[in-house]
Amino acid sequence: MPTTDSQVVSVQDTPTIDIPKQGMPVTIITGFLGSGKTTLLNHILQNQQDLKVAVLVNEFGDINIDSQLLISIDENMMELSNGCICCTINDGLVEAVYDVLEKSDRIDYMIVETTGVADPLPIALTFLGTELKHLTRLDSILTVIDAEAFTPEHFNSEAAFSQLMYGDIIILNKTDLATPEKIVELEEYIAKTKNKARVIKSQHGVVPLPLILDIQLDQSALSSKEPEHDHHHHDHDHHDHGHEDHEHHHHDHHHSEHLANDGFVSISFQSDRPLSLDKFQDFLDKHLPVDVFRAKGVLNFTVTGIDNRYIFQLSGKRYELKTDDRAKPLNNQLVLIGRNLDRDELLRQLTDCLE
Ligand SMILES: Nc1nc2c(ncn2[C@@H]2O[C@H](COP(=O)(O)OP(=O)(O)OP(=O)(O)O)[C@@H](O)[C@H]2O)c(=O)[nH]1
Repeated sequence: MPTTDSQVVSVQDTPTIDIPKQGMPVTIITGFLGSGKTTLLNHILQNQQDLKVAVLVNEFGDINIDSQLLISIDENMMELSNGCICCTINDGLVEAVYDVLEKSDRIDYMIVETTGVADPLPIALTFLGTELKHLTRLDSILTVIDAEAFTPEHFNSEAAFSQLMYGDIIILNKTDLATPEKIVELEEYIAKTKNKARVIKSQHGVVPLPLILDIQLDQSALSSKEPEHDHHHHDHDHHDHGHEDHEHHHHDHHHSEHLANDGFVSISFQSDRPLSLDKFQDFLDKHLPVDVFRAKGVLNFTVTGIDNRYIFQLSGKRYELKTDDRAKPLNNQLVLIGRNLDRDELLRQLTDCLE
């Protein structure tokens, strides 16, 4: 798959406008793997009436599943910044934002969805500290938290903690899955960990939009912050290599440790052959390592002789398969994210699930 820092998806050719709009409002949606960011984004896109929203999605993994899961109301709305999170601070993000600003006659608002393992601070500082400072206005950072899965250990992830600390609004999501006691515990934890925390509880990201969009928060305190890891010195080029696999990708980046990912790696699986539903469910129920924290994909199963396309979502110990009749099945695309994963073994097991 060709990878570029900034992919414009389904944008019709229009003459470029050279004078970008000043002060385009930007909302950053962050939150740990599987917390419900894409679900929230879909809620926003389906319910915002008057605003034309541009969306930048940054995914952890070689295949961009999110772009396939996002509901796009107007096909001009979506832009993707695809790449590893370490790169979001550098030109990739700035360029993607410029692409949006150049279409500013058609766009009123920008939403950036970070990867689940991203620290939102460098991304916020890109808006506050670079040439984007005058062209955009960081409205707020929304942090989505999975009320069932989140604990004060924050998945032993610095990124998850940073997401909590830098969130202007904490959206305590999946309250349908958490016990009332767990929700109270989390609210208390958030209140004592964060000064003046604003918390909104939600299910499936359903939040009144006036509470989260264009709320005009003062971000001046954030501007004085320095990111913990200085990523400015990577000058790797995304344009000249396909990301065949994760190791390869990271090798090219000369920092295979990837501290910023807190030890999480992503493994991609693709195949033109359909999967056997029985074998795949058996794999999930009996063989999936507990270290797989998150998985998502568009999968093609042969059921009663007919090819069917499904959206697969796994978050923690829960998974779901939903039929997806929006498009013809093409091939299987699956991303698994976790720690200490045996890539070869997982790929072998998945290959064994093919018809
Ligand atoms: N029961 C329940 N499920 C939810 C809720 N919100 C989201 N989900 C499900 O949780 C899974 C993950 O949701 P996403 O919106 O894809 O999460 P994400 O934060 O974008 O995940 P990453 O792509 O890993 O960063 C999906 O299967 C959603 O349908 C909720 O409030 N309740």
